[in-house]
Amino acid sequence: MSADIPSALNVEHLSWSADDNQILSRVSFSQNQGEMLGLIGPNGAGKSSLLRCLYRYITPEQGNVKLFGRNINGFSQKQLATQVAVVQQETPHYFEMTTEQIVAMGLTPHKGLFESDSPSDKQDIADALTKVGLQLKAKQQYEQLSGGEKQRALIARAIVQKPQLLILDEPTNHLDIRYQIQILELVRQLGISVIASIHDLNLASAVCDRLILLNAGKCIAQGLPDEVLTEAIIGDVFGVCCQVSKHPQHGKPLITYFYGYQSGGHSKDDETEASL
Ligand SMILES: Nc1ncnc2c1ncn2[C@@H]1O[C@H](COP(=O)(O)OP(=O)(O)OP(=O)(O)O)[C@@H](O)[C@H]1O
Repeated sequence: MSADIPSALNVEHLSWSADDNQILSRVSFSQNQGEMLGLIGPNGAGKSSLLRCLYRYITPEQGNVKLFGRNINGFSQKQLATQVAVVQQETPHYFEMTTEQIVAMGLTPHKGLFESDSPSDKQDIADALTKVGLQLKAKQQYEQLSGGEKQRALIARAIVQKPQLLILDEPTNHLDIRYQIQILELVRQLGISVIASIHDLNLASAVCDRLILLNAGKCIAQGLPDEVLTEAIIGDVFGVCCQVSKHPQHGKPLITYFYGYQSGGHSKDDETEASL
């Protein structure tokens, strides 16, 4: 990235602990503007904690985070909300609100007090609902939506917010395979910087420009999908046996998992010895 274009994110030596447990240890990475960055790692690796530091939900003990070249602590809450949209892992409760009203909340950071929605705002809301396939659910109570529909509504709200950086904490965890692919391709096409924690390594490989692999709060690897998703790294960090080949369509890593192995260090060459 050229010297005069600041990174979307610049994270340096970020550490955070809770209840005397070190959850994040000196995590450093940067994200180019317009890049889709995938955060991967086993359960409890610290992915959500790292994302929470980025949107100032928790305060790291050490290190700093720059957003578009500026320390995030220098942003007012409103400035941050106009630049950053977040879709969290757990969908919150919104009683007595329709899907459309939830999506309209994305406009709030850009509005003055008592300012009502303009015709173009209403069009943006309708467009976002269509993009996530919820146009027929616009008037339905949000609480009556399925888990996946709620998640798509919150992504529509983030789209309406028109952020420069979109932070997604496991955006696909309630979605069927069609919407997993569709929603990640949709956020990619927004052309903004996106950082998303993703459990499905094949999905992360397919949609992300670069990956960051966390394990036990440390950044174990970062780089292009084919630099991070190697059989050795996946075996070490996730304790599974796999084969990595080239995806026939996009050419990035395609991981095939083997079953019946004990965790800890098998490679596919051990196949004949393993009892399946
Ligand atoms: N507020 C907190 N207080 C105490 N421990 C916490 C807190 N937040 C997170 N942790 C612990 O930090 C570790 C990392 O949690 P985190 O949710 O960041 O992991 P994750 O990689 O997102 O996991 P998963 O893939 O399971 O969602 C876990 O062991 C969790 O119990």
